[in-house]
Amino acid sequence: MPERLGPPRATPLFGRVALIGLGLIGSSIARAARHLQLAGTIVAVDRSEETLARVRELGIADEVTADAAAGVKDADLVILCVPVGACGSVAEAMRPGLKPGSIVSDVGSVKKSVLAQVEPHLPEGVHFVPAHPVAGTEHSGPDAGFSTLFHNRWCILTPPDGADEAAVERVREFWASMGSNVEIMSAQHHDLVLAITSHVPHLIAYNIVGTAADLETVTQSEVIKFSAGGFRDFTRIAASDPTMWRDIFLHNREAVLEMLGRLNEDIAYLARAIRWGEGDKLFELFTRTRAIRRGIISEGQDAPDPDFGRRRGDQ
Ligand SMILES: NC(=O)c1ccc[n+]([C@@H]2O[C@H](COP(=O)([O-])OP(=O)(O)OC[C@H]3O[C@@H](n4cnc5c(N)ncnc54)[C@H](O)[C@@H]3O)[C@@H](O)[C@H]2O)c1
Ligand SMILES: O=C(O)C(=O)C[C@]1(C(=O)O)C=C[C@@H](O)C=C1
Repeated sequence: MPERLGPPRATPLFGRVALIGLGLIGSSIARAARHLQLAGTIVAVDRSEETLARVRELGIADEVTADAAAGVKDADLVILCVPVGACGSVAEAMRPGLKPGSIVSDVGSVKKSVLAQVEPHLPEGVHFVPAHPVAGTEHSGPDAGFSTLFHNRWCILTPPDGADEAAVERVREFWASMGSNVEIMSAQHHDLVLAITSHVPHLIAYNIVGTAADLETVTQSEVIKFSAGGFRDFTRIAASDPTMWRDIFLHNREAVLEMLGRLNEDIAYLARAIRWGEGDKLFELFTRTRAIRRGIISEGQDAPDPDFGRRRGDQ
């Protein structure tokens, strides 16, 4: 299906953009930035030679390198698109190449830990504006990316106290140009909210698929056979990248454990209602949750806007 994107900008937002990690998110940014001409030059940095070779074949970047310091040289914007557990070592490796006055950002699903890992490695005069596009799929790697991934999705910025306002504004504009609705909040608040809306749901999916597969009476083939129902949605989520999700849970430990505690209490409440035949309690909850789902759909939060770009005034 052709990607519907708006006409390119007359002048790019950034002269040189270095993307570190060209998987689902990095390659989607590369594609979108290229289509919309948000960057004069796109540099792809990845430690995997296989990924770099694929980026060359796909033609989604202007330059490729495995050397982080060389890749960020002269870049105006650097975006870390690696698993959250790798952000500290990548920041350390790229440090010698960073240009004074440049902006460093990231796309990590956890914000407090990324801030703590990256900030100590940034030289004076380099601005850090962390970001999290709340958009993704269960797929990974450079072939999984697509330029419309961020349309009509939230992108949360978590600038640290005292962050350079002009740098925050430029990162906001970058994401807005890719179709995202940008919101700003603290890293602490982000991690708490995302723990319940994204991280715990993934843990539940990993758990339920694992449990079903382990059950003696439910063989692997039956899991597949009956997966056309609600279980199938869980299997999609449970197919998400193991490295990425291991890192998310290890780096958002406190918030996830807090939300899991609450979840355990609520599950105990439901178990009790089932045991004692308290149908009104079940009915009340299921009615409330149905309204929430319908509200999300009516606000159009569950699908990208297919007309994105046509109505934008940035031609
Ligand atoms: N997948 C999603 O749905 C999603 C959504 C929003 C944000 N995120 C965040 O985006 C980041 C990337 O996720 P993704 O789905 O694009 O992952 P991915 O597995 O598709 O890609 C990650 C890339 O990073 C590279 N990489 C790993 N360690 C590296 C290192 N030390 N130096 C250089 N390159 C390295 C890998 O080779 C790979 O190409 C993660 O922090 C994740 O939390 C993911
Ligand atoms: O739709 C999916 O596959 C996702 O899991 C995307 C999702 C999410 O939980 O919403 C996953 C992690 C990211 O940090 C952001 C988006």
